[in-house]
Amino acid sequence: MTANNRIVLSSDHAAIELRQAIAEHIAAKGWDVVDIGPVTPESTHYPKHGEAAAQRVASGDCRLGIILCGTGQGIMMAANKVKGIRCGTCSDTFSARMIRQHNDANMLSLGARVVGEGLALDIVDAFLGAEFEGGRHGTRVDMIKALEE
Ligand SMILES: O=C(CO)[C@H](O)[C@H](O)COP(=O)(O)O
Repeated sequence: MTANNRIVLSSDHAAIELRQAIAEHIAAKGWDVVDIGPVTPESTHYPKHGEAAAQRVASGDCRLGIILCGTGQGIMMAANKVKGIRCGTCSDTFSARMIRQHNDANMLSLGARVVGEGLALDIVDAFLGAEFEGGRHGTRVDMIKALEE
């Protein structure tokens, strides 16, 4: 299995069940899932889980990442502090598709206290099913990358 098919999953305590449902869902579709936990429901701190997943993507070990917390917002903020990461929090399928097509997002964030499992799985499918369109969007993503220098 190559890194191109690898996807890292992580969450805080608020999203363990949804994360596991997503892991099963995408593994069944052929993705090589790297679920870095946590597995127990004790309260934990989303920044470290967002950062850990983001490092897997930034290093090239995994092509994409899906991270979750209660709202999807805090863990997204943490992941976006890692150089090379473009992560968006989505509660709808249109945004999930567009962050791949226009923003070349390499991570998706979800809020387990915001979306139910059915919608979350549809959002994941929209994200994974879309490809970056390049062109004028490439110019703009390059401008985002330049902000990191
Ligand atoms: O959504 C989150 C961060 O954006 C967290 O999951 C949430 O803040 C955790 O709250 P609590 O400790 O009360 O379970």
